[in-house]
Amino acid sequence: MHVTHLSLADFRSYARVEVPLDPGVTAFVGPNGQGKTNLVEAVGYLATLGSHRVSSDAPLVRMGADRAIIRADIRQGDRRQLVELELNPGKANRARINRSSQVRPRDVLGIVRTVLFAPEDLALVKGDPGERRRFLDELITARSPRMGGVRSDYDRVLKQRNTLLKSAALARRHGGRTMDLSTLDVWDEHLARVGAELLAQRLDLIATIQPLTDKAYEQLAPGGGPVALEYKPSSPEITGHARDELYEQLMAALAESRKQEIERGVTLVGPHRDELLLKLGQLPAKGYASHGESWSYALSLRLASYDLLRAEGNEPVLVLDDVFAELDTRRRERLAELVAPGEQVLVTAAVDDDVPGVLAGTRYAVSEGAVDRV
Ligand SMILES: Nc1ncnc2c1ncn2[C@@H]1O[C@H](COP(=O)(O)OP(=O)(O)OP(=O)(O)O)[C@@H](O)[C@H]1O
Repeated sequence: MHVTHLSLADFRSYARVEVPLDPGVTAFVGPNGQGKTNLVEAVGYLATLGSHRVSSDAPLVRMGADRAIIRADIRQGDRRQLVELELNPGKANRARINRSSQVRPRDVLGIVRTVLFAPEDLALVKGDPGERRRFLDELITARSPRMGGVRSDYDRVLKQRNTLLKSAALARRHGGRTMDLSTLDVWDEHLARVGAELLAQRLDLIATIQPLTDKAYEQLAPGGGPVALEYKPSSPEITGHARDELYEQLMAALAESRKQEIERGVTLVGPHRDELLLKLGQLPAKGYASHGESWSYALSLRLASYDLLRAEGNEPVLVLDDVFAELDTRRRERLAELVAPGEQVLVTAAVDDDVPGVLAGTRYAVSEGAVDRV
């Protein structure tokens, strides 16, 4: 798929901007702080309902405005779709497809698919486990958009279960009434059911993406690997792969940790506590890999995601935000060769020279809020 037109209103620094887009490579070039990343961030938001830079929507709305609109025309083969999202920080966001009446924002998942690589991706390797879980879950949703619903269900169940545990912990500490724990049994059941589905998808994804990541790392940094992805569940009881088996194991692990959970007032078992261990050779990449190795690792995970979605017939838009300036010449050229044939590749760079020659395509100059084709 590719985006044929991007239209923003009160998004980040843009009061209004209209950007027609072609398939192939488009580079947005301009000095720092002029709004290049803001453009590709908007495309990424349509794909994930989140920003790769911030965790809440408020900074995405232009200072002084109370809502932002991202609108994009999408082409997939012969099919055209218009997707529109209205961001209302503090209130529910709204979505429309083909100017229809309102749909839930999560119903637009799957229309735009992106693989986005940006300097922030270093956190995939060096950051907290939550960064790696988000990587897995976003890719799961890109592969299978209905998983967006499973993820929100999991978050909702977890929140409600934690509220219940917190009041149980408080009641216990203050010597008050003990709670009726049968409600907790119901939430255990929900958590294990939705959690098992998420877990099964993560494990399947890791098995699929492992060889692709290793191949990408070898292409970027020959002889530097191998890389291995190891999933570490929150409890040693969880060893299975199939959904039903994982459900039983999650139920057993929840039963095992119930006493501790009531003491601490928080859910200690489930996919929200799991870790994806990234190994380079025999060592964990986090804490051991060099800066350059960490970059290559993060980039390999993104290239593997790109390969996977393409192989499964979901060609995504590839976004390379400010990445060429960070790479040495060899890796820069390698990356450019790998991505040049993509259906649509959006690149941002501060100077023309940062964009490798093989990525010649459409150029836009971005300066002081104007986006002009050159
Ligand atoms: N909510 C907002 N309202 C108004 N302006 C904003 C908002 N969010 C960001 N900006 C402005 O947008 C600009 C940053 O845009 P962006 O991150 O797209 O820059 P860039 O061109 O990619 O720069 P660089 O080359 O440094 O990465 C900053 O000047 C910032 O002040």
